[in-house]
Amino acid sequence: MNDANVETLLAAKLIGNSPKMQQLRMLVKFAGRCNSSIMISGPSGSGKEVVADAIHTISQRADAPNITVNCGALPEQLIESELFGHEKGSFTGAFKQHVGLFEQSNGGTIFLDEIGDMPLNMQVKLLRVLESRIVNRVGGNQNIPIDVRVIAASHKNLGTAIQRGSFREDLFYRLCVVPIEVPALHERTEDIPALVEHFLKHQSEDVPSPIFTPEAYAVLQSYDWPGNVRELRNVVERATVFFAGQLVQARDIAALVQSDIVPAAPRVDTQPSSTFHNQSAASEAPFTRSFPNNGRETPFSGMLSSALGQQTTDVVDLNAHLQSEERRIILHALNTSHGVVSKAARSINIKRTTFIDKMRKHNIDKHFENDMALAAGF
Ligand SMILES: Nc1ncnc2c1ncn2[C@@H]1O[C@H](COP(=O)(O)OP(=O)(O)OP(=O)(O)O)[C@@H](O)[C@H]1O
Repeated sequence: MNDANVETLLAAKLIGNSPKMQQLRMLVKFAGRCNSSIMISGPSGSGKEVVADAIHTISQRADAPNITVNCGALPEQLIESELFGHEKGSFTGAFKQHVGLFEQSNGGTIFLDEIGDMPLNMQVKLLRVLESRIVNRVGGNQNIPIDVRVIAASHKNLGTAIQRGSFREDLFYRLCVVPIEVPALHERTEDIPALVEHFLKHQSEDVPSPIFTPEAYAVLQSYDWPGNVRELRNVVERATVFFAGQLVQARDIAALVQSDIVPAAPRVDTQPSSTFHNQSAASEAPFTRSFPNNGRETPFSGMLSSALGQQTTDVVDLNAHLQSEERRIILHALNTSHGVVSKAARSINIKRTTFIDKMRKHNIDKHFENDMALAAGF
């Protein structure tokens, strides 16, 4: 692929023309040319997987497999056999031979997402494979040479993980030959209009796109985006459902953004339909209709604000408001699960590790009784 083609492809995949995105695309272009291991860092939803995919696509390995492994999602007992394979009969349940993901991606790229969640004993084995470029299936005695480009990513700070002893320093340096940092969306808010346009272009052609007013864009650009580009994509999808072919105004944004952190909260679960049916649009099928939006509150924002027991249009500081809502939801989930973190995380449909990060962010100690009392009054 020549330079011009690479640049066109990257501009189409990695949307945004802010200085940070231009710098990121330059790094990606460079990374595509070399064969070294790459470590991508950046907050959740910022586009680490998009970057990994772009690197593979512009590399000489583009026609070979590109396999993504979510290290945090693999059960600890299975991770070795998933990555390196196993021979028939090597353990109870190994009914047939299994070719591991490293072998499957031979000639291509393996993307180890959430590498910070990999158990320590597996980190040792991974390091050995990266140094020797040889895998041994579980229960096998054959040395299988592999030629795989490794890209790893983590939304956690691996420096802190190394200090805490939960991530091996030697593995970090083995993986981090070329470090790439993906910026958070709030560091490049000038890219928001282009991202919105991009997501609108990729919506179903049967539905007319909503039209964001300049004031609506200004509100989008003043928000913090803790869920980064993923959260923005959700907001655009939601706008397409509720404002198809209509104007989206500044006052509509709070409701569109807010529902991102609310849906799984018990309060909404128990009330939405009755609340919705009190609205003037009660006879309409919820979630399928495009609401006219000529300058007053829409049934959508009304439904949300009633479900939340508050006026979304009264929100003055959107970021502070959303943070406090998030804290209340986390506390409520912990209270309902009697402090069992994994259960609490499941109940609001987020990963356990993300839940723990949010507890830390909000300074919540699951044994802290005052917090629980607060949550009880949720
Ligand atoms: N620069 C970008 N251009 C276009 N789409 C993007 C960009 N960055 C992210 N996205 C979109 O945002 C969503 C989240 O991106 P992605 O899964 O790559 O994030 P991530 O950082 O890997 O998240 P996580 O840490 O949770 O795994 C995806 O739908 C992706 O297509």
